[in-house]
Amino acid sequence: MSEALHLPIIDLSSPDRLSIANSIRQACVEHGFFYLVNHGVEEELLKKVFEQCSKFFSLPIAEKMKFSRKNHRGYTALYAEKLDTSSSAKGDSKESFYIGPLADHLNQWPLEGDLESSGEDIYGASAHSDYGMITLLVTDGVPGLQVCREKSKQPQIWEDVPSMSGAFIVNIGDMMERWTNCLFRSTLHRVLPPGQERYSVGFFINPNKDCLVECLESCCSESSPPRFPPIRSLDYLEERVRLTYGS
Ligand SMILES: O=C(O)CCC(=O)C(=O)O
Ligand SMILES: [Fe+2]
Repeated sequence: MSEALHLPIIDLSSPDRLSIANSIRQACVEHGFFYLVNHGVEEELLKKVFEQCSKFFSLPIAEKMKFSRKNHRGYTALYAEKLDTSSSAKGDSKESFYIGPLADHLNQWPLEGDLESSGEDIYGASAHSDYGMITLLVTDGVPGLQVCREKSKQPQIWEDVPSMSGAFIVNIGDMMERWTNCLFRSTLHRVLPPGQERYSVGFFINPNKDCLVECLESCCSESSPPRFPPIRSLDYLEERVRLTYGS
C-alpha cells in the first residue's frame, strides 16, 4: 500500500528571490524532490512536446530502431534499460528517446515525415536514483511515480507523487548528493507498471564532462569527512549508464 506524499511547492514567480533560494535548499535537504510552478515554460510548448512523443512512440518498432541509441542519444526499446541494477526482472517496461546538447551534433532527429502514421514484477522505471545533478520532469498526468524517502530502511515505504498540472517535478541526483556529502538527498524513486500509455519528459542536468565532483568544503568537516572519493563527471555517468544497460 502506498500513501500520497506532500512535496514542497516552489513558486518561481515570487519576487522574494532569497526566500525562493532558501525554500529550494530546504526541499533539497528534506526531500530531494519538489514541485516547481510558474517556471516560465509555456503550457503550449509542453503540449506540443507530448504530441511529438506520442507520434514517435506510436511508430512501428522497425521505424523507431532506425534511431537506435548511439553516443547515448536516440531510441531505446522496451526492456532495454534496467534502472534497478539489483533486480532480476528482464528490464523496465519503458521506451525512451534521448537527446542532448545541440552543439555536439550527436542528436538523432526523426524527420517530420517519419512521424506520420504495449503481471510480472516489471516497472515502468524500476527503483533508482538519478545519476546527475538535478532532474526536471514533466509527465502527461498519468500516475505512477513513487518515491522511497528512506532508501536504507526495510521494508521500503513507497509514496505516490501525484502529478500537479503545469508543475515540473524536480529531484536531486547522485552527483549532487556526492558533492554535498549527502546534505542534499538523491531520493530513490520508481514508476509503477503503467497499465496504460504514459509519457514523461526528463531534463537531466549534469556537470560538464571534465568536472571533478568532490565534496564541497562547506559540506564536510573533521567530524563529517567526505563520504565519496572525487570522481570525474563523465566517468561516473558512463559507469552508471553501463550498469543500466547491463553491458
Ligand atoms: O516518468 C517518471 O515519472 C520518472 C522517470 C524517471 O525517474 C527517470 O527517467 O529517471
Ligand atoms: Fe529517475
